Amino acid sequence: MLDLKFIRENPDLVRKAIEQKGGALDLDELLALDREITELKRRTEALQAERNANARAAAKAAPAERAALIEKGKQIAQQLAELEPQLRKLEARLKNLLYLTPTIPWEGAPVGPDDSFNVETRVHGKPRTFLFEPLDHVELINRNGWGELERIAKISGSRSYALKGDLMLYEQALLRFALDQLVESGFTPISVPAYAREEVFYGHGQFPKAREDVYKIEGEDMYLAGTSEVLLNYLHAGEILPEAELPKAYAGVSTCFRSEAGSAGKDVRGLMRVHQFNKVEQYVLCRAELEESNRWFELMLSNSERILQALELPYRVIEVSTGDMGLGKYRQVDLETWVPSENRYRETHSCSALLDWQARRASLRYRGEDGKVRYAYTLNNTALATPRILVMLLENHQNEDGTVSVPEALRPYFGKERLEPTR
Ligand SMILES: Nc1ncnc2c1ncn2[C@@H]1O[C@H](COS(=O)(=O)NC(=O)[C@@H](N)CO)[C@@H](O)[C@H]1O
Repeated sequence: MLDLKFIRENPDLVRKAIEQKGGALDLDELLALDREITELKRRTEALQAERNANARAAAKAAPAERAALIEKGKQIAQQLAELEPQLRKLEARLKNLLYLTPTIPWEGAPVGPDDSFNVETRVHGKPRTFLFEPLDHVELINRNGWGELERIAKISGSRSYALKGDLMLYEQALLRFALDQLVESGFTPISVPAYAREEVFYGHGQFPKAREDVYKIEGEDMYLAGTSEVLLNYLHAGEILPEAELPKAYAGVSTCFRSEAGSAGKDVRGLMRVHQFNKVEQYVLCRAELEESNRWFELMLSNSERILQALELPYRVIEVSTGDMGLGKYRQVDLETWVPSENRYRETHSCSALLDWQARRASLRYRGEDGKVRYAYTLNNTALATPRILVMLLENHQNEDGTVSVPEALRPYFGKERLEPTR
């Protein structure tokens, strides 16, 4: 959500951003509504001034004039009573339109309507050449008894899974490894619920546009979050933090739920795209300064690259286009990791800077050293999400005998050099 003053002073910048992000907002409607509200406020203030002056005059008036003045006061009060609800209705409409305003994307973002305009900026490592016919992750799981996919489908339906034996232990080791990486990087570990009230999703930006991605709890104002970012973004909602307490850097751990309503037919097999998954998340709330945001953006991205390098996985860095990054983003860089069975890279990490777009929605503010209260800036990035990363780990590190090697950095966490079949 953008600052109304900024929109008034930079309508062409905002119009261009709406276009580049494929937004649906009619900026002229928003500006017209804004002018109407300003006019209505002016009239209301004039009437209130008149009512006060009239009341003072009535108090001092001689009895003969008083009745007329009191009658006049009643008429003014009646006019005010009619204006107030009109003003509230217009302000509610304006707020809904403001929710749809886009953050101006950074000048380096590829301009285009969708992910086909995303740009590969760097590649790390190279896909392995197998000296034997490699198996895909589902075959590896089934051959080694590392999971229950069919049985769970009967219990929980499609896009569900159970991990078993060494693979289950490996997932836990990976999550702890990623968490430790963030704690070493100065992030505060925090585990958060997987559910939150509706206003929290508005504060994040998930609502109003993408409600279909979110599961709702029947009969309650409670929704399941697709990422701990939703809750972490609301942790300090409504507060005015002292600048000395910034930045807030959280390593969020949560179970994530997504309906994947828009993904019918995509990745229906195995662990790539499921309804419930685990994620270690980087979330930062910092001072409203671009170089501070850029610094955190680079740091969060390097945390994730370091994790992928420790996992000895080939990946590439993607600069996301204006049409693919979504309304609130100033900049988004994804990491895509190699999937041998698909012979292509697939997204495993998504790093975003949103300037004050989320802060305005969730009322995240701080008092600067200069005493001035400002909206903060927010950023987020994946540190590690399982089970998707298991697809890449199983397939890239598989051995001819069907076992899977554990990267050096994970051995202290997993306790063995390879995953073995469940007896
Ligand atoms: N349905 C899903 N199944 C499995 N993994 C998923 C699913 N949806 C997302 N992920 C994983 O979660 C990562 C982050 O998801 S994201 O929507 O791109 N971004 C966020 O959630 C941000 N909060 C940064 O983590 C993805 O890169 C992917 O690795």
